Amino acid sequence: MPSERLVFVTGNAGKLNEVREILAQGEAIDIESRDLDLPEIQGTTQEIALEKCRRAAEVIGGPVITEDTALCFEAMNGLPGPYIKFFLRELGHEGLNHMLDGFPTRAAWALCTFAYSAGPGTEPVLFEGRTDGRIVPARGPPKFGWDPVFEAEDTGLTKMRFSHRGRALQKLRAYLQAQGEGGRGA
Ligand SMILES: O=P(O)(O)OP(=O)(O)OP(=O)(O)OC[C@H]1O[C@@H](n2cnc3c(O)ncnc32)[C@H](O)[C@@H]1O
Ligand SMILES: [Mg+2]
Repeated sequence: MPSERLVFVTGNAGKLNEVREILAQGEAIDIESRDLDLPEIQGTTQEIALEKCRRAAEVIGGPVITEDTALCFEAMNGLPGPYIKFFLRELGHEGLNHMLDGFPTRAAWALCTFAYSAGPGTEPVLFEGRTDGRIVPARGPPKFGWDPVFEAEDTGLTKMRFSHRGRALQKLRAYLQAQGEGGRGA
């Protein structure tokens, strides 16, 4: 029986580029992509990730991965979190910095959540990766989302490439490889 291709459903070209690059390293995992901006519910990062992946599996009719990225401000108990896309769009890099004026800390963390579903009706599994850091005035090339204003803790660079995403993907890769041994080639 031919194995179905794994489809990464995302409307974000920056994510797709990073995921392709990471998955090409080591034992390559072959993915297709579908550019769909799926509706996202309100809720915790986990609830949002699970529901988006369920919908993606239904639309695609086969195995899918989806990804949600949250940027969480410590001073705001983790907000904007999964809603960062809308804050970034409306306020820009400068506005994100101003949000924290008057607060005692500019600490923040990036949380990446991959969800994998084996197909419609199959409950998705989640894989998380986190990078701690802080919000800083924009620097570096403005090519991907909030990168220019997030300084990762351990590097002092505004982009620790593949950090939160890389960590979550390593877990997803291990899971898919374990599944593959049980039948389906991943
Ligand atoms: O279709 P999907 O996959 O949902 O793509 P999206 O662009 O809607 O993505 P999210 O809902 O996860 O929103 C995350 C926001 O954070 C941005 N973003 C995601 N990963 C990032 C990263 O590693 N560095 C900087 N910005 C990032 C992204 O451009 C969005 O504005
Ligand atoms: Mg989205």
